[in-house]
Amino acid sequence: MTEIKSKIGGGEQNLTVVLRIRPMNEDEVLLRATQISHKVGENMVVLMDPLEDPDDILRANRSREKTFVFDQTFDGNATQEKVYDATTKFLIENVVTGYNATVFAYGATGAGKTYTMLGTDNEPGIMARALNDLFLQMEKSDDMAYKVTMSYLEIYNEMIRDLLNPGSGILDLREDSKGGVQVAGLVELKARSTEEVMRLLMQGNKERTQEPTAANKTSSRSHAVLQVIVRQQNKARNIMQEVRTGKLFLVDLAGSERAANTHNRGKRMVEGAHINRSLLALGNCINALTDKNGKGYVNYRDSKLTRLLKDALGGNCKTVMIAHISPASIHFEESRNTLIYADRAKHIKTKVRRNVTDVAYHIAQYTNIIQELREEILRLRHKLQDQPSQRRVETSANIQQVHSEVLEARRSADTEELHKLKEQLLISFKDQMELRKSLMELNNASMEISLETNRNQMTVSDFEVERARAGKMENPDRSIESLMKENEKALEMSGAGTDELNEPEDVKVAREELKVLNEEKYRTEKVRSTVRKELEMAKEKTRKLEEQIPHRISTDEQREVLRLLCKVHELEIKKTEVQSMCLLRNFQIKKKDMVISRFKQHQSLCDKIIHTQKVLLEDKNIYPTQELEELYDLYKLELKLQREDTDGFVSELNTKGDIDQQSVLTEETEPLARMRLRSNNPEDKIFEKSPRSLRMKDQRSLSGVWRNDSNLSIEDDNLSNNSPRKSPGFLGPSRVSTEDRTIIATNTRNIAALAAKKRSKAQGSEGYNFDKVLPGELKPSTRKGSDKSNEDYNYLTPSRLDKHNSIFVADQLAYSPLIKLPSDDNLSTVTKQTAYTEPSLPPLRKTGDGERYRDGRQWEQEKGKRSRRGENSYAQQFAKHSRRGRSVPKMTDDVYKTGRTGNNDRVFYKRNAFLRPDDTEFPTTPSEKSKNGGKKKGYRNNTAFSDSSVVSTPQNKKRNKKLPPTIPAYRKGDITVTGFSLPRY
Ligand SMILES: Nc1ncnc2c1ncn2[C@@H]1O[C@H](COP(=O)(O)OP(=O)(O)OP(=O)(O)O)[C@@H](O)[C@H]1O
Repeated sequence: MTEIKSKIGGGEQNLTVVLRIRPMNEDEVLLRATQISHKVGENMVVLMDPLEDPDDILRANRSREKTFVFDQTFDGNATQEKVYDATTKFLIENVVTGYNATVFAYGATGAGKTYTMLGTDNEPGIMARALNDLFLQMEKSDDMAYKVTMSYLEIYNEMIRDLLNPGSGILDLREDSKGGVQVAGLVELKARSTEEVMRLLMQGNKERTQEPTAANKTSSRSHAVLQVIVRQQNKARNIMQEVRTGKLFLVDLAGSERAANTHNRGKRMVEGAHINRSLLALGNCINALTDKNGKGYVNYRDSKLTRLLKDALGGNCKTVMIAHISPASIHFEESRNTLIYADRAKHIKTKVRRNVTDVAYHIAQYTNIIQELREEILRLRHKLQDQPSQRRVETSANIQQVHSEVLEARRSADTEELHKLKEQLLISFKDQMELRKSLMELNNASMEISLETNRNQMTVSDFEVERARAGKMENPDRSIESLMKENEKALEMSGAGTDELNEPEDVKVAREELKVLNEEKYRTEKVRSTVRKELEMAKEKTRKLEEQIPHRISTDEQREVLRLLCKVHELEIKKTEVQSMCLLRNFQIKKKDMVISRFKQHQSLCDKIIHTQKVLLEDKNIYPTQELEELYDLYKLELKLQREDTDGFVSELNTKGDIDQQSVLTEETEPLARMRLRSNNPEDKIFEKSPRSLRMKDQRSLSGVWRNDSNLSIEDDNLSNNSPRKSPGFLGPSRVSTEDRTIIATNTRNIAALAAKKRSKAQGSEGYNFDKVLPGELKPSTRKGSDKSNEDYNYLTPSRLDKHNSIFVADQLAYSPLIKLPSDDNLSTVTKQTAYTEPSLPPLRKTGDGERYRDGRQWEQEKGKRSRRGENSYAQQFAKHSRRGRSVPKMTDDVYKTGRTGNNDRVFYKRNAFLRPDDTEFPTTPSEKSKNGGKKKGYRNNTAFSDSSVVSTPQNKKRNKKLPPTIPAYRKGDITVTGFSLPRY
């Protein structure tokens, strides 16, 4: 120990080599190994050959027993502290004062190197103790400032890794300008205390490559190097300040090993080869350094280990080698080799000097550099002056050329960057668009699924309702709703399949489809959420790319190109949005269709209920209240308007059966009737079986009121010529073009004028022949802004009709309330006859009804009655005309009157629609003459032929004396509201 201490300080020094023999371990005892290495004294060790036979006289002189002498020898009883004190403690002071020192543990695998260097928690090794002492040493000094940094690395398979920063990967060894070896990128951490150092050490050891081998359960497969750098300087600042830098290397080498002993294969074997290679290099270096024949070449470069330990082995470093051996006979060879190497290492000499840098030296260094630079500048100046001016021009041209080349290069680099960015953007946009489209398709699929689901649910629920209704027949006390719930429960409880339920095929199919749709919905939702996530990611990617544009692109043009690219993408997104909207609208339309069909079903149900109730009322002769009547009127009108709105065209009636059907529907307004006839929908026939209608139908069929073919001919011909509806059997009010209407109106007026003329002639001589009265029609126009002439009343005569090709509406005859209303008999008489020959009209009945219409009060009374009778009310007409944007005709008692036939059938007539019984011309009143400047107009105005002239109102009593009695054009009464209906052209 005394010897070792004497080596402290500078100068040439030998490598200090100590030996540590570990105790025998359990395995070795079990293997009955014998102890072959024995410590003799403080410095000596005797290694005995386990194979040597003491009785072999022949080999007595060639004993393999070897004796080695080292600086210090420790056996298995030596404590960690003792080893530390003898090998390292004395170095600490040197390091603090600026010397380099290295302690490395050498030996075969499992010989106890790591134990010595690192130790255990209870028995800390050299590393921890050295650092502890280092800090203690620094604390002792008051006037010096210290800075301690540490790094910890491993060399594994010839690769350097930073154990304090394992993420930094493989590090390189570099030599600095002074020939010193540095590890590039190695982290040097500041250490302030022993605890901190210990923490860092423990952290580093966890990162160290360690694997169990047959020779050692915790075999270190790498060389570990702990480097501690201590910088010391005086606390007092001075220009000539001295900075001392001491480095301490503590090295735990990997164990030299023989593959046979370790039983290593594969990876372990490769590790072993590397370990041995670096240790061989170390041995070679030791050999070279200790070459007695002079200065041999020391090849440190053979391994990273030797490069790193270059200073420690042959440079400015105080080095201690701790050789380790096992005492067991089974490790004889390894122990022998170690001892041989260690013994050789003893002769290595190093020159130790203090690492001192002072400020003066520092300034001198810079002064030299500055001087060198000045000389260089001078040299260049001279050179430039020697150059001819031509050369200078060339140089400047060259500079420009270089400049332009640089620019060109930059431009091409930019273009390349643009292409790259463009490509990336396009791919990203494309991805996004595909995802958007997928999402759109999935949305659409989802909507279709929901629609289909609704449809099937409707089928099932309709069936359920029907079944519950059937159940109600058996259990009248129960509500349909509760029955439905019960059915549902029973179905769930029984778990019966659709086949067992005796359900119709469509319901079975609907149930099956519902199942499939449910699964489909789940699947679609799943895919949709995945696509949505992917789309979000794609959007994020695009956004990042877009953010890079300003940085990666330098010119405005290129930016513009990319901007346009983005714009195109934006437009594509908009396009997809529009497509998506269209799909959504389609879906909404389909959904509304479903709702409508549901409402239709509901309406049909309501119709059935109303009809049934109506039949019941009529059968039992219960008269509904006025309010109910009005509501019913409104209901019918609503129905009619609905149908008119949904279908502007009237279909044709092709069969007689259709005509019969229409006859049954005469209670209804004509458009409604047409709809009924046209439609094949059973719900449209709900009123067919009204007893009253049937009765009417029967009566009229019997009496022949229904239009005969001959009666139809004129109208139909006209219609066929002028109307889009060319069916000869068409009955309803036609939708005639405006031109047609004008022609018809003109014809009508002409005929009326002729009739008036004839009538005035006949007036004086013949009197009135009611038997010869002809059916006709007189209509005021109800249209806003229509020709004034349309408001006049027209007389139609058969002869004129023929001549003028005008219209004769046979079914629109009305009976005058002033004359006797036709009975069924005389009705039939009237209608059976051919309309254009000899009409036999019923005798006029002077009932005095006209008196009732003298003033508004009476009209109101009549209106109320009519309303109660279910006839067309003003309210109905008002509603109808208002909806259609037409002006509503003024309701006066001069406009409408209704009556009833003998068997209570309704008839409508217009008070002003009169026919002369003898088909003579209309008389012209003096007042009319004077109004028209003495000219006959050919048709009659309201005043001349108003019904008021017949009824004895105070105003016209006097005037009417001159007039012959008139017969109103009679009509087949139930062709509703003449006054309001569109003129029947
Ligand atoms: N002086 C000692 N006292 C007690 N046990 C020791 C001593 N030296 C070594 N050992 C034990 O021997 C075993 C092997 O020691 P260690 O791991 O230090 O060997 P090594 O030389 O580092 O091997 P390798 O090169 O394979 O890493 C360990 O379990 C260790 O605790």
